Amino acid sequence: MSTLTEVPAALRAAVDAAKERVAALHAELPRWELVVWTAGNVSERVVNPDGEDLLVIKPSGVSYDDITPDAMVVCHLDGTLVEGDRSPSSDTAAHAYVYRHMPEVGGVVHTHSTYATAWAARGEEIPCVLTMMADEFGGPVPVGPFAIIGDDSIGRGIVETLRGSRSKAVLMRNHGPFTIGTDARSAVKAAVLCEEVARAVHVSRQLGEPLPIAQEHVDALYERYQNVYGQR
Ligand SMILES: O=C(CO)[C@@H](O)[C@H](O)COP(=O)(O)O
Repeated sequence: MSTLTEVPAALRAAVDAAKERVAALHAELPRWELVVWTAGNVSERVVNPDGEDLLVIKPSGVSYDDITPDAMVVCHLDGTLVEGDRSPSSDTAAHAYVYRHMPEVGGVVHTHSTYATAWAARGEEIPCVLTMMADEFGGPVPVGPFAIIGDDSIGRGIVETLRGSRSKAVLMRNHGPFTIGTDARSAVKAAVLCEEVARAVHVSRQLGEPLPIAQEHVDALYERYQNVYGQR
């Protein structure tokens, strides 16, 4: 068992709060039917004002029914374990790479949701043909490169695809969707919406060719949804 010791009370509290949030958000993955068995993970950055940031993520291969705040593991942003008694998720190095190279990102999610993964298997981006896509992703959902699992290859693919993009989702080729957000909740939301638009555009294509949305309308929809929609 590794334990985070002798840290300021504020950092301890921030880690514990992140464990609560990340554990609860893992329950959203099966609830929205984005995962089977243990095939998906959520992480959140813990900002450390006095040193290096940390991340909270689930342990590898643990059933969603068994995920509790205490089961969460804490890692440095090089992926090494700081606190927890189980091995971190096999995608920890990928999440950590994203946090190291995209300081604006506070949450990362990976699922194997069926429709998004089907697009990933074909290596085809999801074209921006729905207002929901313009709202959430600001354009198409792009495809990232094929990358092996376990080191930071996936993270490099995510960063090279999403840096400079408005999309919060990338379809890693032959693998599945990874999403980012300002926190873990917003990354989970992006995962839910990514699957929804992957499904809707797939169904639309069974009926014929979906119609593109003019770029000026994509820009206006994105601006409204990001800055006006909902409660301010
Ligand atoms: O894509 C992969 C590996 O193929 C992973 O996302 C697993 O499906 C979930 O791994 P853990 O988070 O349980 O290690």
